[in-house]
Amino acid sequence: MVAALPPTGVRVRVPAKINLALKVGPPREDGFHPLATVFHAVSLYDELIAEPAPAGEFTVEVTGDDAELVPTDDTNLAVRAARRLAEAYAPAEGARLSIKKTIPVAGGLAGGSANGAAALVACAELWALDLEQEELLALAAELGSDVPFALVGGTAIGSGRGERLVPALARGCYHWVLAFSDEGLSTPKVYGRYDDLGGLTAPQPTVSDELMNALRAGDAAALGAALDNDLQPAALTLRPRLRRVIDTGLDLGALGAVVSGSGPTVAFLAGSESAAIELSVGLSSEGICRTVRRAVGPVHGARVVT
Ligand SMILES: C[C@@](CO)(OP(=O)(O)O)[C@H](O)COP(=O)(O)OP(=O)(O)OC[C@H]1O[C@@H](n2ccc(N)nc2=O)[C@H](O)[C@@H]1O
Ligand SMILES: Nc1ncnc2c1ncn2[C@@H]1O[C@H](COP(=O)(O)OP(=O)(O)O)[C@@H](O)[C@H]1O
Repeated sequence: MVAALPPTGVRVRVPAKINLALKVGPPREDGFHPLATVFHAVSLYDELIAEPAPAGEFTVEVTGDDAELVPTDDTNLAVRAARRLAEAYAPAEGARLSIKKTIPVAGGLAGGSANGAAALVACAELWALDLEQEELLALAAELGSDVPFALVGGTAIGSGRGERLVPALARGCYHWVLAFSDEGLSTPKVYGRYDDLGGLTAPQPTVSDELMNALRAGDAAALGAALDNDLQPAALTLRPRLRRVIDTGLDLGALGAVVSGSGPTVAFLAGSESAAIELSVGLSSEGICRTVRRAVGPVHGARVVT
């Protein structure tokens, strides 16, 4: 059941992302890695409510899955986002934020970035700021590489450090099964392991034609075969038991499997809703992951809900 919205509050729903492809170049001078990635928003949502507070006051309360792992001080990405928005456009405002987590923390699903994007959208509405999407996107990019995508959603190609987006030509609705792990993985640690493994692709990474053609055609079988993540070997060396999760899902008939982003969530593509149900039941009964969830994609980015 959805909790009643406070009369003065704004509620925003924001999706998790998976990376259908993640091609990583050698680190730049600022330490970030140049990327060519295909982001895909899936129907696994966090919810954020913003309520008015006195000027300069920003607080956050977090409930739901993994809530105890989320900081509630000024390092919370939603607080940082609200503060930054106020600094830029609404210095006389503050906000009381509440987040209900469903996206696992440090799961490679960009839950923190999603909360940052949700705070931008919620506070812009709460403070009646009439901003262009471009203005929100610029603030989002300052907050983190994955935050702009959480604003737009859908399926999009990311470049730069992931913050530069163009919509992908994509057709169809895809059925995903997501296998969550007991414990998250740190994004900087996985990039660090990637560097240590020395598996650098070309300085200008690119997404394969196979994957882009599969999306254009809406061909799930071809997409399953083309899923591709350069960070996957690094995530697997840090968390070797993910190998068994991947192999089990493929044995159970998934069209493809990929570690999402820096992991440890594994995304399996199924050919239909019934195949996804069968796959999720099979994976759950193996008892090798914390939770198994079904989701569809693409879905839209952070939106106010009434
Ligand atoms: C790996 C990806 C793939 O989408 O997602 P997650 O697995 O975190 O969800 C992203 O690149 C994560 O983006 P995000 O989590 O927003 O990263 P940021 O806050 O900008 O950066 C956190 C740290 O990750 C590393 N980093 C991030 C992005 C990038 N292109 N190169 C990097 O090397 C840097 O060490 C940086 O200090
Ligand atoms: N609102 C937030 N929700 C989740 N994590 C947050 C939030 N704000 C800051 N963090 C921090 O960001 C880290 C990365 O979390 P998350 O974005 O869920 O994972 P990932 O980068 O793997 O996609 C967490 O370990 C947590 O300390």
